[in-house]
Amino acid sequence: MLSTTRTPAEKRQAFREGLASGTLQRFPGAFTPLSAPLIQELGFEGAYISGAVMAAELGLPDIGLTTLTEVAQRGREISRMTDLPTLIDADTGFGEAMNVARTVQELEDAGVSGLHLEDQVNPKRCGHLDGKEVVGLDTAVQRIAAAVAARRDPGLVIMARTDIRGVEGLAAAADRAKALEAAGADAIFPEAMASLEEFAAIRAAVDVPILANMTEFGKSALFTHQQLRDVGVDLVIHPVSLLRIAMGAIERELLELRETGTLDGAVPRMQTRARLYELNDYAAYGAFDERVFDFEVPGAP
Ligand SMILES: C[C@](O)(C(=O)O)[C@H](CC(=O)O)C(=O)O
Ligand SMILES: [Mg+2]
Repeated sequence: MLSTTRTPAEKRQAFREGLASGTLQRFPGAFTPLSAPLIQELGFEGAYISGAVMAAELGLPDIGLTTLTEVAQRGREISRMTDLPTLIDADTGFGEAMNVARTVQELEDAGVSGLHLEDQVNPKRCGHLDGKEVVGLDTAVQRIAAAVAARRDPGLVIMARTDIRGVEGLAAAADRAKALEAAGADAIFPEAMASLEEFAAIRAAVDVPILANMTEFGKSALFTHQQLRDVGVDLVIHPVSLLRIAMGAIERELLELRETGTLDGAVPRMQTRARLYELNDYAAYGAFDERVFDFEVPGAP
């Protein structure tokens, strides 16, 4: 009731154990806090918190316009609703080294289990679009080194994302991944890999866990979990998928409402009130309330 019973430190520990387990860690994007308990109940290993979704929900393009305060708030809202580890998208870290340090501490305080910082220049853009630019090696390495130095809980997972594949190619991505690992990154997020072979090349280049981004309508085909396991990927995210699924359904049902004047036909496709209350742990609040009001003060008249 009220929130997760696991502390941020426990979830970070679980995240690290999952990454070291040799089992693919599957993190669907919790596009809204309410989706986080569902992801947990269905047996996934963690929940991803997407910058693209956050921006979209604020009516903004995903070009680094969201603020650290907004992102931390979102991280807190989602992390409190699940016992699972959460990985949050910290974009470029909201500035250079000093800002990155503050970003890490704010997100740490928000209770996330890990975060990723990317090497794009600002204004950043979705990693699967063309025309991206990346910062030089020194700046990229400084961002990660600053993040690692600023972390107070050594359990917090600091992941380095590199967008260089789309700019300079695979060999540059492997080199940069190595440099980011040497700077202290706990894991590598190679963005916009074109094939399974490319994931395998990054896997061979570094010793730390690697992430696969299975975003739809992007540069990577949607490989199955088994295909990703087979090339040694440790963690997969489906960052924007739940938003796309929900918005697709919403549009279809709104059209039906406009045409027919009722949503009666859509009810069987809706999440029921009972299911919603299950996810909110409604019954536990009732039980808690009863205990409070049934309490008797010994010796009271
Ligand atoms: C993973 C990502 O950074 C996100 O914000 O969710 C995006 C996803 C997307 O826009 O499809 C990305 O840059 O890949
Ligand atoms: Mg993003």
